[in-house]
Amino acid sequence: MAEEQENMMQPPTSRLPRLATPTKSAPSLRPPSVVGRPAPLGLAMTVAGEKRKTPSSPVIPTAKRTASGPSALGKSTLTKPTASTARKASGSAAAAPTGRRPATRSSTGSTGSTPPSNAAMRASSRSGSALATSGRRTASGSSSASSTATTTRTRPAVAPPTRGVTASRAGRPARKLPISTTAAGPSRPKPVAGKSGIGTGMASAAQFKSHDGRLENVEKMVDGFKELLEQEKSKINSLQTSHTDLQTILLNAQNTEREARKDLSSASEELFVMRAAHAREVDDLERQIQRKDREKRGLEEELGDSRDELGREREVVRELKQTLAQQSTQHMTLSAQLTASQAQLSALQTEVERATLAVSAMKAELEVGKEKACEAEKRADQSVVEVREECDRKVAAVEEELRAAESIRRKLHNQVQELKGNIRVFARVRPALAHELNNPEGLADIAYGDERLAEETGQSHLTVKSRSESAMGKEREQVQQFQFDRVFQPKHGQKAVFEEISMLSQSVLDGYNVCIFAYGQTGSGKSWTMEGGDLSDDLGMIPRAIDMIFTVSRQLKDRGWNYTMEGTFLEVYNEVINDLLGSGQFDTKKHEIKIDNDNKMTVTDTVSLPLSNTEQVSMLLERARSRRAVAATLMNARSSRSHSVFSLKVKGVNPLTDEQCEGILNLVDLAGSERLDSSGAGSNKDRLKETININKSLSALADVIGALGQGQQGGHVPYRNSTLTRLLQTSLSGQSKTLMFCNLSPLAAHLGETVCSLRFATKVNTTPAGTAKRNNGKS
Ligand SMILES: Nc1ncnc2c1ncn2[C@@H]1O[C@H](COP(=O)(O)OP(=O)(O)OP(=O)(O)O)[C@@H](O)[C@H]1O
Repeated sequence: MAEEQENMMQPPTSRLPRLATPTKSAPSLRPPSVVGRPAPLGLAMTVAGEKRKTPSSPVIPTAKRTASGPSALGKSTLTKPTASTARKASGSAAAAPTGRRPATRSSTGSTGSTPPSNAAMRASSRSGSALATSGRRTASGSSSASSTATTTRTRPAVAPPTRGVTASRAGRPARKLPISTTAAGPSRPKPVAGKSGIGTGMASAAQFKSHDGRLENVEKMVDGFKELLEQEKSKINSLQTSHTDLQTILLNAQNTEREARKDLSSASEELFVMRAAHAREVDDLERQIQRKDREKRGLEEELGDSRDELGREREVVRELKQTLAQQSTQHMTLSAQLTASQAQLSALQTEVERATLAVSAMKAELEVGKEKACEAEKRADQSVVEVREECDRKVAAVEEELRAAESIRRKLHNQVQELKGNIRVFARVRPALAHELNNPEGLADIAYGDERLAEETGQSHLTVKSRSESAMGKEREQVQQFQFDRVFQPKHGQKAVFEEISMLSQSVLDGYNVCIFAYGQTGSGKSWTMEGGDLSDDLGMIPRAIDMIFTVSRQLKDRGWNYTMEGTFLEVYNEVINDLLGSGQFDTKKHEIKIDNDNKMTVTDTVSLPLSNTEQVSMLLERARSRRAVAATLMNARSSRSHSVFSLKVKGVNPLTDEQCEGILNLVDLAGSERLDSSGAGSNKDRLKETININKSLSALADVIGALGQGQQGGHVPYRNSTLTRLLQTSLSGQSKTLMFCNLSPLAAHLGETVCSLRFATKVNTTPAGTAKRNNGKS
C-alpha cells in the first residue's frame, strides 16, 4: 500500500527532473472526495500536505534559485513524505474513532466493491432496511456471502464491541466496532423476517425483545456515526482549505516554473554567447599558441646565438684570466716599486720640511726685497717720466724731421716730374677685338722697342711699316719710327698703365695742376683708357687716379693735412660747353669761361659736387655718362665727336706746418681725330660741322702745345682759338703737368689715321718742358 501510494505520488514523468511539475503532481494532492481515492490516502495526503506546508514553502524559492531544486523537492516533498505520511496516517486512522478503516477493510476484502458514500451512510443510519440492503448487497457480492450472513444471524448475542474486535484486526481500538457491525449488518426484525423469513420466522419472542435492545444500541451507533460524519465534514472543509492552499502553491510553482523556464532560456542564450566567446577564446588561444611557437623558435635561435656568444665570452674570459695572471705579476712588481717609492717619499718629505724652513727664510728676505722693490719702483717711475719727456721731445723732433722730409720728398718728387717733363706722351695700342680678327686687311705692322732698354733710357720706340704706291705705280714700303715717354702694347692692362701716371695723382695733392688727355681716332680706346670697364681690373685712369688721391689724402692726415675735393664734368661739342652734372635732362644753359688775375679758371653756371669718397665719384661718373647718352639720343650719337673734361679740384690745409695748396686734376677724353675725308661726314652738314669743329679744336690744341714748346710762354699762345684750349688754359700754361695718351688702333685699315695720330703725339712730345709751379704753395 505504501509502495502504491509512493508510486501514485511519484511524478509521472522524469523528463524535467530538475523542475517540479505542478500539473502532474496536482492529482495526488487532490482531496479524496474529488479524485475518488480511499479516504485514508486522501487524509494522509492532506495531513502530509499540512505537515509539509512549512517545509514546502522554502521549496519554491529553491526552485527559483536552481533548475534542479524543484524536481528534487518535488520528489522529497510530495512523493516520499506522502508515502511515509500515509503510513503514519494509517496509524492515526487506526487511532481515529471512526469505522471507516474497517469499512475499507471489508470493501477491500470484497473484490471490486466501491466504498460506501456519505449518502449511503446517512441512508443506513436513517433506516434499518438500508442496512439490511447493504448487508444483502455485501452478502451477495461474494461466494461466501451466505456463510457470512449466517454468521451474522448466528451472532446476535455477541456484543458489538466483541464483534468489532473480531471484525477488525487484533489490537485495533474498539471504536472501529460500529464499522464492523455495520458490515455485519444488524438488521431490524421486519426486513430480516421479510428477506430471511424462511430460516428465522420461527424465532422466539425473546429474541424480539433483545432486538429492541439492539435497536437502541444501533441508534446509539447511528448517533456515533453522525458525530463521525460531522468530524469528516470538518475534515473535508479543512481539506478544501488545504486544497485551496495547494492550488495557490501550485500557481506559485507554475510561476516559478515559468520564471525558471525564462531563466533557462536566458541561460541558454548566455550559454550560446559563452560558447561563441569560448570559440573566440579558443581561436585566440590557438593564435597565441602559434605566436608563442614563433617566439619559441626565435628564442631558440637567440639561445643558439647566445650559446655561440657564450663560447666567445668564455674564450675572452680565458684570455682575461691570462691577462689577469700577467697583471698580478705586474702588480707584485708595482708593489715592490711602491714600497721603494714610499721610502723615497719619506725622504722627500724630510726634504720638503727642510725646504719649508728655507721658504720661511726666503719670505723674510722677500719682505725686505719688497721694500727695496718699492723704492726701486719709485725710482723707476721717476725714470719713466723722464724717459717719456725725452721721448716726447724726440718724437717732436722726428715729426719735425718728417715734415721736413715730406717737404723734401715733395720737392724731389716734383723735381723728378719736372725732369721727366711737364708734357709727356704715352702711346697705347689697343688689342684687336674679337670681331676684328677676321678683318680682310688684317693687323697693321707695328713693332715695339726693347722694354728693358726703354725703362733704362725712359724713352720707348714704336715702328710702323706701311706700303704705298709711287707715282710710277711701284709699291714701296715705308718704315716710320716714333719715340714717346712710354709705349703700351696691346698686352698691357689698365693697372700697368696707371702705375706710370700714379705719381701725377700725388702731384695734385701737392698742389699742382695735372692734365691727362686721351687722343686718338674713334674706336682707338680713349674711353677705355680714361674710364675703363666695370670690373676692378678694367677700371680706367679716372677712377684709379681719384681712388689714389683719396687714399693718399687719408695717409697725409697723419702729417696734418686736411683735404677737400669737388668735381665737375663738362662736355665740349661744336665749341659749346655742356654741363654733364646739370639738373635737367639736357643742358641748355650758356656757359662762359672766365680766368681771373690769379690765373684761376672758372666756368659759369656749372655744377661742382663735393667728393669725399670713391662711391661719390662713381655716382658722378655714372650721372655724367647717362646725361651723355641722353644727349646722344637727342642729338645723334656724338660721344665720339665731343670732348669730355672731368675736373677734380683738390684743396689741402696743414695747420701744423701752416701750409695750404690747391691742385686740379683734368682728365680729358678727346673727340675722335678722324680726317675730314675719312670721317664719313660726306654731305651731312651736321656731321661736317662736327668734324670741322673737332679738327679745329684739336689743331688749336696742337698749336697751343707747339707755341708752348717754342718757348712762347712770354709770347702769344693761341688759347682762345678753341673752347677746348681755353678750358684747358690753366692746365697747359706751363704751370701744370700734362700727359697725353695717344690711343692707336691695331688694324691695318686704320693705319693712315694711326700714323696721323702718332705724328700729332710726336709734335706734343717734342715740346720743351716748362717748369711747373705749385699753386699757393709756401714751400
Ligand atoms: N686696351 C684695351 N683693351 C681691351 N679693349 C679695349 C682696349 N681699348 C679699347 N678697347 C675696346 O675697344 C673698343 C673701342 O674703345 P673706345 O670706345 O674706348 O674707343 P674710343 O676711342 O673712346 O671711341 P670713341 O671716340 O668713339 O669714344 C671698346 O669696345 C673697348 O672696350
